[in-house]
Parts: sequence; C-alpha cells; structure tokens
Amino acid sequence: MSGQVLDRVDHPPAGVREDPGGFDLSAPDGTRYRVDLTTAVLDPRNTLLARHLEGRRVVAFVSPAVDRLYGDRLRAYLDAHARRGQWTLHVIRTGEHHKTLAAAEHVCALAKADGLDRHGLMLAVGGGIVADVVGFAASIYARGIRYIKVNTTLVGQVDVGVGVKTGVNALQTKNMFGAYHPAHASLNDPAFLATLPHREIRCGLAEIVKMAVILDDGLFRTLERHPDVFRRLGDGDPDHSHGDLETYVLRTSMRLMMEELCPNLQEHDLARLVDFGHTFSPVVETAGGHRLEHGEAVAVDMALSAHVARLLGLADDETCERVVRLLRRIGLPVFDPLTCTPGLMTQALRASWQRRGRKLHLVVPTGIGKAAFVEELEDLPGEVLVAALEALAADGERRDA
Ligand SMILES: NC(=O)c1ccc[n+]([C@@H]2O[C@H](COP(=O)([O-])OP(=O)(O)OC[C@H]3O[C@@H](n4cnc5c(N)ncnc54)[C@H](O)[C@@H]3O)[C@@H](O)[C@H]2O)c1
Ligand SMILES: O=C(CO)[C@@H](O)[C@H](O)[C@H](O)[C@H](O)COP(=O)(O)O
Ligand SMILES: [Zn+2]
Repeated sequence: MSGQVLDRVDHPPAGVREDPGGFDLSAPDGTRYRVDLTTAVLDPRNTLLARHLEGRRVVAFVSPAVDRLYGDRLRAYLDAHARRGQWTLHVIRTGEHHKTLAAAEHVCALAKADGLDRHGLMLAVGGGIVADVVGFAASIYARGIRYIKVNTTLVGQVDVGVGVKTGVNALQTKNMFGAYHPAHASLNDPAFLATLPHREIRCGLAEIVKMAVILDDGLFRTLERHPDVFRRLGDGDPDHSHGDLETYVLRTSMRLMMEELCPNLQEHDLARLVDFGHTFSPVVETAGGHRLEHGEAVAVDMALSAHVARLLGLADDETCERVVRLLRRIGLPVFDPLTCTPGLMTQALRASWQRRGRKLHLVVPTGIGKAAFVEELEDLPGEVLVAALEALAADGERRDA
C-alpha cells in the first residue's frame, strides 16, 4: 500500500446528467454547475431562485424590455425573498452596440455604489447581452464574484445560459474581452418565450439548427416538420407558450450543447463543432453595423458554410439544400448583400484563423447530424469562396421556401 493516496472526495464522473428539473454538468477539469428548468420562476411561491440567493446581497440587472414586461414581478419576488435593503435593481441598455467594456464598468460601478461585497451576487435577468455583460462584470468585480442568470430569450436558454462564457465587444471585434466564468445558478423558464418577438425566436432557432446540423438528424427532421416551433402557441400569454414539441426541442438543444461543451469547457481545444455558423458571422454582424442580429448572422454563416462544404465535396447537394431550405422556412436570412462579399468574407476567414491560433477550424456539415473541420486557410481556395457566395446570393433571391 505504500505510496498510494486514497482520494476520499466523491467526484461524479464527468458528463451531463438530465433530470426532470434540469441538467447537471460535471467537467473533467472539476468544474460543476447546474442549469435548472422551471416554471413561474418569478412567482414568489416558487422558491428555486430564492434558494440560490442564499440570503446574499443582490444587485439585479434587466434590459428595458424585460423591465417593462417582468420588472414588477421581479421586484415583488425580491421583496418577498431578499431582506429589505439587501437588493437593488437596475435597467441597463441592450443591443450589440451596448455590449461594451464601458457597459461592464457601469455594471461594476452600480454594484459598488450599492455596496456589493465579495459574498454578494449579481443577478442577470434577460437575454444573451445582459448575461454576457453582467457575467463579465461579475468575473472582474473584486477579482470575481457570484452571478446568477435567469435566461429570458431562446438564445439565452439553449446557448448562453448553458455555457460558461461571458464577454463584451471591443476593438471592432465581437467578444474581444471576456472570461470563462460559470454562473452560480442558471435558470430557464420557457414561459418567458411567450412574450419574445418572433425575430428573437428565429434567432434562437438558428442556434438550435446549428446543434441539429452538427449532431442530431432527428432534431433536424423535427425542425423540418415544425419550422414554426415556439411560434405556434405563443400569443403573449405565458400560460399558453409550451407544448410537448417545444419541450422536446428545448431539452434536446440544451442537452446537446452541454454535452458538447463539457469536455472542453475552457476551450483549450479551439476546434469546436458548436462554432458551426460562427466563423463568417462576426464580420456579418460587425461590418454590417449590427443590422443583423447574432442569430441571423449565424444563419447566413451556416448557409455559406453548407455551400463551401458542397463545393469542396465534403457534403452532397441534398445536405446543403436541406440546411438552406430549413433556415429559409424558419424565416432566417441566408444572405446579406452588404457583407457577403469576397473581400469581407476573406477578412472574416483570416480573422478567425488568427484568433484560433492560426488554424481555420471552419465547421462544415458533412451530412445532416454530422460535421467536420476545414483546418487550413489554403484548404478553402478563393474561387470556392466566390462560388459559394454566388450560390448564396441566388438562395437569397429565391422566392420559394
Ligand atoms: N456567452 C455565450 O456563450 C453566448 C452564446 C450565444 C450568444 N451569445 C451572445 O448573446 C447575444 C445575443 O443574445 P440574445 O439573442 O438573447 O439577444 P438580446 O440579449 O439582445 O435579447 C434580444 C431582445 O429581446 C429582449 N427580451 C429579452 N427577453 C425577453 C422576453 N422574454 N420577452 C420580450 N423581450 C425580451 C431584450 O431586451 C432584447 O431587446 C449576442 O451578443 C451573442 O454574441 C453569447
Ligand atoms: O455565439 C456564441 C455561441 O453560440 C458565442 O458566444 C461564442 O463565443 C462563439 O463560440 C464564438 O463566436 C466563437 O468565436 P471564437 O471564440 O473562435 O472567437
Ligand atoms: Zn452564437
């Protein structure tokens, strides 16, 4: 027995475990966190959020739209579950132009003025922008404090809310500054989706299509049958926002994303399948002055990447056609004339290549539910990119869907 060290700490095996109330992730690096699925999260009788607050001082942040729709309920909830004088709430500007270092500093300044100490927590109730800004602020405030995400958009629930990334835009670059900072808790209540504008639902569907294309042909076929998922029931009434179909799509997307993130939470490996749709899209977003939202730019990138795959002989015509057709049937753009030029898209490839340690790691579909990487810049000749953009322009002009 000499030399043997007994490890008495019980670590669950690495992986993602699903239960009726959510998902537990246990990463190989020891990071563990949970994403809860709940209903009526802001009903004072639902104590899930209250339990995560643990009696700590809370500084909450919401966007103007969330304040208008849910601000009163959130204030009533905090009144019921946080001690008087122990919580404050602030409305912060949203939109990609406001996802800045200045916004993160503003969040920190508000927290400091409210006396937030290192045991306290920031509470982000909103979409990806509020979560990214507040999460980043929490990662630097007093060298890092706790924060909780209550995810109110579809992008938030299937993507931002299940991972550990935070960030702000800077130096004309998306997410130039940021941190890997797991939330203390992350809560998804599908009822929030009932008030979400259809454009925002479509953005969430873009990230869901991403997961389906790279990993799950069954999910893809479901989306083909129901491109109106999350829009068929919603009438603004949170009680009529969800059916079995929505539950299946939401849970499947969350699980696929968490399983894919789990072994590579800190992205030491920069070849990431979940970055399908995220190589050309930062330039589509930024050079386009953010006319297209994140999910819309991701859709354009996925369609372009599908054509690249077809032209390189990595995917057959049918795969490319199905990806483009599904995006169009959902109502997502597949072409942006202003930014989908050979010049800008070549710039996008070079910027991704540089950021990814001088590897391209461009994700392309090789079938439905399967994907591969185009690793080197030279593997994607200029004439292939031009031909892919021409095919994309033709897709953009098609009237059928
Ligand atoms: N950190 C990550 O891992 C990660 C992952 C994906 C996306 N992102 C980032 O997330 C951002 C996009 O997030 P998003 O798509 O949630 O957009 P968003 O945060 O801008 O929200 C969209 C709009 O919907 C409003 N809104 C939020 N919830 C609502 C509700 N329930 N009802 C009505 N309106 C509501 C918001 O106020 C906002 O005006 C991008 O900056 C993207 O880069 C980050
Ligand atoms: O939109 C998402 C995930 O859907 C982003 O948060 C995420 O950072 C993407 O992974 C990035 O766009 C990838 O870019 P990079 O990290 O390679 O620069
Ligand atoms: Zn994304």
